[in-house]
Amino acid sequence: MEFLYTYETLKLEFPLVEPENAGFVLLGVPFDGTTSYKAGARFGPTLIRQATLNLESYILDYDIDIAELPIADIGDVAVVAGDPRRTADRVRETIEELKKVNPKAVPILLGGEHSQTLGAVEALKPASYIVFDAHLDLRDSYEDNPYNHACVARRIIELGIREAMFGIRSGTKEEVEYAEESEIRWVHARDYSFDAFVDLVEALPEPVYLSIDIDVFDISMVPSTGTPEAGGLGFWDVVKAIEWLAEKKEIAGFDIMEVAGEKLGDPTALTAAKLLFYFIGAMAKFGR
Ligand SMILES: N=C(N)NCCCCNCCCN
Ligand SMILES: [Mn+2]
Ligand SMILES: [Mn+2]
Repeated sequence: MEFLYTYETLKLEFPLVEPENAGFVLLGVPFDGTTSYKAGARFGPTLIRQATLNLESYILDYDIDIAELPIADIGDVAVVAGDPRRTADRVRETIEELKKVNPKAVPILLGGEHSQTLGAVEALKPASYIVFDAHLDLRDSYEDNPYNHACVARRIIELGIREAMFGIRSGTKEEVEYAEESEIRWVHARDYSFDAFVDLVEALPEPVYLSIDIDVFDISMVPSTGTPEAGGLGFWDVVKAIEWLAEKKEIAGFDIMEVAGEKLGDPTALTAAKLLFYFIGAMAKFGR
Protein backbone atom coordinates (compact mmCIF):
# COMPACT_ATOMS: atom_id res chain seq x y z
CA MET A 1 0.00 0.00 0.00
CA GLU A 2 1.08 3.58 -0.65
CA PHE A 3 1.16 6.29 1.99
CA LEU A 4 0.99 9.98 1.11
CA TYR A 5 3.99 11.13 3.13
CA THR A 6 6.37 8.18 3.37
CA TYR A 7 9.26 6.95 1.26
CA GLU A 8 11.16 3.67 1.15
CA THR A 9 14.42 3.36 3.00
CA LEU A 10 16.65 0.69 4.55
CA LYS A 11 14.48 -2.08 6.03
CA LEU A 12 14.86 -4.90 8.50
CA GLU A 13 16.62 -7.88 6.94
CA PHE A 14 14.04 -10.55 7.70
CA PRO A 15 10.78 -11.21 5.82
CA LEU A 16 8.30 -8.40 6.23
CA VAL A 17 4.58 -8.31 5.54
CA GLU A 18 2.30 -5.66 4.05
CA PRO A 19 0.92 -3.08 6.52
CA GLU A 20 -2.62 -4.42 5.95
CA ASN A 21 -1.57 -7.77 7.44
CA ALA A 22 0.87 -6.61 10.10
CA GLY A 23 0.70 -6.76 13.87
CA PHE A 24 3.53 -4.23 14.12
CA VAL A 25 4.25 -1.39 11.70
CA LEU A 26 7.54 0.49 11.76
CA LEU A 27 7.66 4.13 10.74
CA GLY A 28 10.81 6.25 10.82
CA VAL A 29 10.65 9.96 11.61
CA PRO A 30 14.05 11.42 10.69
CA PHE A 31 13.27 14.85 12.14
CA ASP A 32 16.09 16.91 13.61
CA GLY A 33 15.15 20.52 14.08
CA THR A 34 14.62 21.71 17.66
CA THR A 35 17.42 20.04 19.62
CA SER A 36 19.53 22.62 21.43
CA TYR A 37 22.67 20.53 22.11
CA LYS A 38 23.69 17.57 19.91
CA ALA A 39 22.48 17.21 16.32
CA GLY A 40 21.98 14.03 14.32
CA ALA A 41 18.44 12.84 15.18
CA ARG A 42 17.65 12.90 11.45
CA PHE A 43 19.88 9.84 11.12
CA GLY A 44 18.21 7.98 14.01
CA PRO A 45 15.78 5.79 12.04
CA THR A 46 18.44 4.68 9.55
CA LEU A 47 20.97 4.03 12.32
CA ILE A 48 18.46 1.93 14.29
CA ARG A 49 17.47 -0.18 11.27
CA GLN A 50 21.12 -0.64 10.36
CA ALA A 51 21.92 -1.65 13.96
CA THR A 52 19.28 -4.43 13.76
CA LEU A 53 21.62 -6.19 11.28
CA ASN A 54 23.85 -6.99 14.25
CA LEU A 55 21.09 -8.71 16.23
CA GLU A 56 19.67 -12.22 16.24
CA SER A 57 15.94 -12.19 15.59
CA TYR A 58 15.63 -15.09 18.06
CA ILE A 59 15.14 -13.79 21.58
CA LEU A 60 16.79 -16.24 23.97
CA ASP A 61 14.83 -15.52 27.12
CA TYR A 62 11.46 -15.57 25.31
CA ASP A 63 12.16 -18.52 22.98
CA ILE A 64 10.56 -16.39 20.25
CA ASP A 65 11.92 -15.56 16.80
CA ILE A 66 10.58 -12.15 15.89
CA ALA A 67 11.37 -12.81 12.21
CA GLU A 68 8.33 -15.11 12.26
CA LEU A 69 6.00 -12.35 13.46
CA PRO A 70 3.94 -10.14 11.12
CA ILE A 71 6.05 -6.97 10.94
CA ALA A 72 5.74 -4.25 8.30
CA ASP A 73 8.10 -1.36 7.64
CA ILE A 74 6.47 1.55 5.82
CA GLY A 75 9.66 3.58 5.58
CA ASP A 76 10.27 7.13 6.75
CA VAL A 77 8.05 10.19 6.91
CA ALA A 78 9.10 12.96 4.54
CA VAL A 79 9.91 15.68 7.07
CA VAL A 80 9.28 19.41 6.74
CA ALA A 81 12.75 20.59 7.71
CA GLY A 82 12.70 22.99 10.64
CA ASP A 83 8.96 22.60 11.23
CA PRO A 84 8.12 20.11 14.01
CA ARG A 85 4.38 20.83 13.91
CA ARG A 86 3.94 20.24 10.17
CA THR A 87 6.13 17.15 10.35
CA ALA A 88 4.07 15.79 13.27
CA ASP A 89 0.94 16.44 11.16
CA ARG A 90 2.42 14.09 8.56
CA VAL A 91 3.10 11.49 11.25
CA ARG A 92 -0.51 11.80 12.42
CA GLU A 93 -1.91 11.50 8.89
CA THR A 94 0.29 8.49 8.10
CA ILE A 95 -0.87 6.66 11.21
CA GLU A 96 -4.49 7.59 10.48
CA GLU A 97 -4.09 6.10 6.98
CA LEU A 98 -2.63 2.95 8.50
CA LYS A 99 -5.36 2.53 11.10
CA LYS A 100 -8.01 2.79 8.36
CA VAL A 101 -6.66 -0.27 6.56
CA ASN A 102 -5.52 -2.14 9.68
CA PRO A 103 -7.12 -1.05 12.96
CA LYS A 104 -5.28 -3.80 14.86
CA ALA A 105 -1.74 -2.76 13.86
CA VAL A 106 0.51 -1.39 16.59
CA PRO A 107 2.51 1.50 15.09
CA ILE A 108 6.14 1.75 16.19
CA LEU A 109 7.83 5.10 15.60
CA LEU A 110 11.60 5.27 15.30
CA GLY A 111 12.94 8.77 15.83
CA GLY A 112 14.02 11.36 15.39
CA GLU A 113 13.10 14.07 17.87
CA HIS A 114 10.61 13.48 20.66
CA SER A 115 8.48 16.32 19.28
CA GLN A 116 7.17 13.80 16.74
CA THR A 117 5.52 11.59 19.34
CA LEU A 118 2.73 14.19 19.41
CA GLY A 119 1.58 13.22 15.89
CA ALA A 120 1.33 9.54 16.83
CA VAL A 121 -0.58 10.32 20.03
CA GLU A 122 -2.98 12.61 18.14
CA ALA A 123 -3.71 9.80 15.68
CA LEU A 124 -4.09 7.02 18.25
CA LYS A 125 -5.88 8.96 21.03
CA PRO A 126 -4.73 6.76 23.93
CA ALA A 127 -6.18 7.26 27.42
CA SER A 128 -2.70 7.31 29.00
CA TYR A 129 0.82 8.30 28.01
CA ILE A 130 3.62 6.40 29.74
CA VAL A 131 7.08 7.74 29.07
CA PHE A 132 10.65 6.82 29.96
CA ASP A 133 12.75 9.96 29.63
CA ALA A 134 15.56 11.86 31.35
CA HIS A 135 13.49 15.03 30.86
CA LEU A 136 10.05 16.17 31.96
CA ASP A 137 9.34 17.73 28.53
CA LEU A 138 6.70 19.93 30.18
CA ARG A 139 7.77 23.38 29.02
CA ASP A 140 5.01 25.50 27.55
CA SER A 141 7.42 26.74 24.91
CA TYR A 142 11.17 26.43 24.35
CA GLU A 143 13.31 28.62 22.12
CA ASP A 144 10.07 30.28 21.02
CA ASN A 145 8.58 27.05 19.80
CA PRO A 146 5.66 25.27 21.53
CA TYR A 147 6.43 22.18 19.42
CA ASN A 148 10.05 21.94 20.55
CA HIS A 149 10.93 18.45 21.86
CA ALA A 150 11.14 19.92 25.38
CA CYS A 151 7.34 20.62 25.25
CA VAL A 152 5.92 17.34 23.98
CA ALA A 153 4.55 16.00 27.27
CA ARG A 154 2.82 19.34 27.88
CA ARG A 155 1.13 19.25 24.45
CA ILE A 156 -0.01 15.69 25.21
CA ILE A 157 -1.46 16.41 28.68
CA GLU A 158 -3.39 19.29 27.08
CA LEU A 159 -5.23 16.67 25.02
CA GLY A 160 -6.71 15.28 28.26
CA ILE A 161 -4.46 12.22 28.30
CA ARG A 162 -3.18 10.94 31.66
CA GLU A 163 0.61 10.74 32.08
CA ALA A 164 3.25 8.89 34.10
CA MET A 165 7.01 9.40 33.67
CA PHE A 166 10.04 7.34 34.65
CA GLY A 167 13.80 7.88 34.75
CA ILE A 168 13.45 11.66 35.07
CA ARG A 169 16.51 13.65 36.12
CA SER A 170 16.15 16.99 34.33
CA GLY A 171 13.57 19.74 34.42
CA THR A 172 12.86 23.25 35.65
CA LYS A 173 11.06 24.31 38.83
CA GLU A 174 8.15 25.46 36.64
CA GLU A 175 7.91 22.05 35.01
CA VAL A 176 7.85 20.33 38.39
CA GLU A 177 5.07 22.67 39.55
CA TYR A 178 3.14 22.14 36.34
CA ALA A 179 3.40 18.37 36.80
CA GLU A 180 2.01 18.73 40.32
CA GLU A 181 -0.91 20.91 39.16
CA SER A 182 -1.71 18.58 36.29
CA GLU A 183 -1.50 15.40 38.39
CA ILE A 184 1.33 14.05 36.31
CA ARG A 185 3.20 11.56 38.45
CA TRP A 186 6.85 10.85 37.82
CA VAL A 187 9.73 8.88 39.30
CA HIS A 188 13.26 10.26 39.48
CA ALA A 189 15.95 8.05 37.92
CA ARG A 190 17.68 7.62 41.28
CA ASP A 191 14.46 6.34 42.87
CA TYR A 192 13.40 4.10 39.98
CA SER A 193 12.29 0.55 40.76
CA PHE A 194 9.94 -1.93 39.13
CA ASP A 195 7.59 -1.60 42.10
CA ALA A 196 7.51 2.18 41.74
CA PHE A 197 6.66 1.70 38.06
CA VAL A 198 3.79 -0.70 38.72
CA ASP A 199 2.53 1.55 41.50
CA LEU A 200 2.04 4.48 39.13
CA VAL A 201 0.79 2.71 36.01
CA GLU A 202 -1.53 0.12 37.53
CA ALA A 203 -4.48 2.48 37.79
CA LEU A 204 -3.94 4.30 34.49
CA PRO A 205 -6.76 3.94 31.94
CA GLU A 206 -6.28 2.01 28.68
CA PRO A 207 -5.25 2.02 25.96
CA VAL A 208 -1.79 3.32 26.77
CA TYR A 209 0.85 4.79 24.50
CA LEU A 210 4.41 3.92 25.52
CA SER A 211 7.20 6.30 24.58
CA ILE A 212 10.90 5.66 25.15
CA ASP A 213 13.13 8.71 24.89
CA ILE A 214 16.46 6.95 24.45
CA ASP A 215 18.12 9.49 26.77
CA VAL A 216 16.43 7.73 29.71
CA PHE A 217 19.23 5.15 29.65
CA ASP A 218 22.56 5.68 31.28
CA ILE A 219 24.65 8.02 29.17
CA SER A 220 27.30 5.31 28.62
CA MET A 221 24.77 3.32 26.57
CA VAL A 222 23.38 6.26 24.63
CA PRO A 223 26.05 8.89 23.99
CA SER A 224 24.45 10.03 20.73
CA THR A 225 21.22 11.73 21.66
CA GLY A 226 20.10 15.34 21.46
CA THR A 227 20.39 16.26 25.14
CA PRO A 228 22.35 13.55 27.03
CA GLU A 229 22.12 13.35 30.82
CA ALA A 230 24.24 11.28 33.21
CA GLY A 231 22.66 8.95 35.76
CA GLY A 232 20.10 7.00 33.78
CA LEU A 233 18.34 3.64 33.89
CA GLY A 234 19.65 0.24 32.84
CA PHE A 235 18.44 -1.75 29.83
CA TRP A 236 16.60 -4.43 31.82
CA ASP A 237 14.75 -1.84 33.92
CA VAL A 238 12.94 -0.72 30.78
CA VAL A 239 12.52 -4.23 29.33
CA LYS A 240 10.87 -5.37 32.55
CA ALA A 241 8.43 -2.47 32.43
CA ILE A 242 7.61 -3.26 28.79
CA GLU A 243 6.92 -6.90 29.69
CA TRP A 244 4.52 -5.85 32.45
CA LEU A 245 2.67 -3.45 30.15
CA ALA A 246 2.45 -6.02 27.33
CA GLU A 247 0.78 -8.41 29.75
CA LYS A 248 -1.44 -6.04 31.71
CA LYS A 249 -2.40 -3.14 29.45
CA GLU A 250 -3.67 -2.60 25.94
CA ILE A 251 -0.85 -0.82 24.10
CA ALA A 252 -2.03 1.50 21.30
CA GLY A 253 1.40 2.57 20.09
CA PHE A 254 5.09 2.56 20.91
CA ASP A 255 8.08 4.66 20.03
CA ILE A 256 11.84 4.92 20.51
CA MET A 257 12.88 8.53 20.03
CA GLU A 258 15.87 10.89 20.21
CA VAL A 259 18.33 8.44 18.69
CA ALA A 260 21.01 10.48 16.93
CA GLY A 261 24.52 9.92 15.64
CA GLU A 262 26.53 10.00 12.48
CA LYS A 263 28.40 6.71 12.49
CA LEU A 264 27.13 3.23 11.81
CA GLY A 265 27.57 1.00 14.86
CA ASP A 266 26.82 3.76 17.36
CA PRO A 267 25.93 2.22 20.76
CA THR A 268 22.88 4.49 20.97
CA ALA A 269 21.32 2.87 17.88
CA LEU A 270 22.37 -0.60 19.06
CA THR A 271 20.55 0.03 22.35
CA ALA A 272 17.47 1.24 20.46
CA ALA A 273 17.50 -1.73 18.06
CA LYS A 274 17.74 -4.24 20.91
CA LEU A 275 14.89 -2.50 22.70
CA LEU A 276 12.81 -2.61 19.51
CA PHE A 277 13.32 -6.38 19.28
CA TYR A 278 12.39 -6.81 22.96
CA PHE A 279 9.23 -4.74 22.54
CA ILE A 280 8.04 -6.85 19.62
CA GLY A 281 9.08 -10.05 21.37
CA ALA A 282 7.39 -9.07 24.65
CA MET A 283 4.13 -8.25 22.84
CA ALA A 284 4.21 -11.73 21.28
CA LYS A 285 5.24 -13.48 24.49
CA PHE A 286 3.11 -11.66 27.06
CA GLY A 287 0.58 -9.66 25.00
CA ARG A 288 -3.12 -10.30 24.73
N1 LIG B 1 13.41 17.90 26.92
C1 LIG B 1 14.60 18.24 26.66
N2 LIG B 1 15.39 17.52 25.94
N3 LIG B 1 15.02 19.36 27.16
C2 LIG B 1 16.29 19.85 26.92
C3 LIG B 1 16.40 21.10 27.60
C4 LIG B 1 17.75 21.66 27.40
C5 LIG B 1 18.08 22.54 28.53
N4 LIG B 1 19.29 23.24 28.37
C6 LIG B 1 19.58 24.01 29.48
C7 LIG B 1 20.71 24.91 29.22
C8 LIG B 1 20.86 25.85 30.37
N5 LIG B 1 22.05 26.63 30.22
MN1 LIG C 1 14.84 13.40 27.01
MN1 LIG D 1 11.90 13.63 25.65
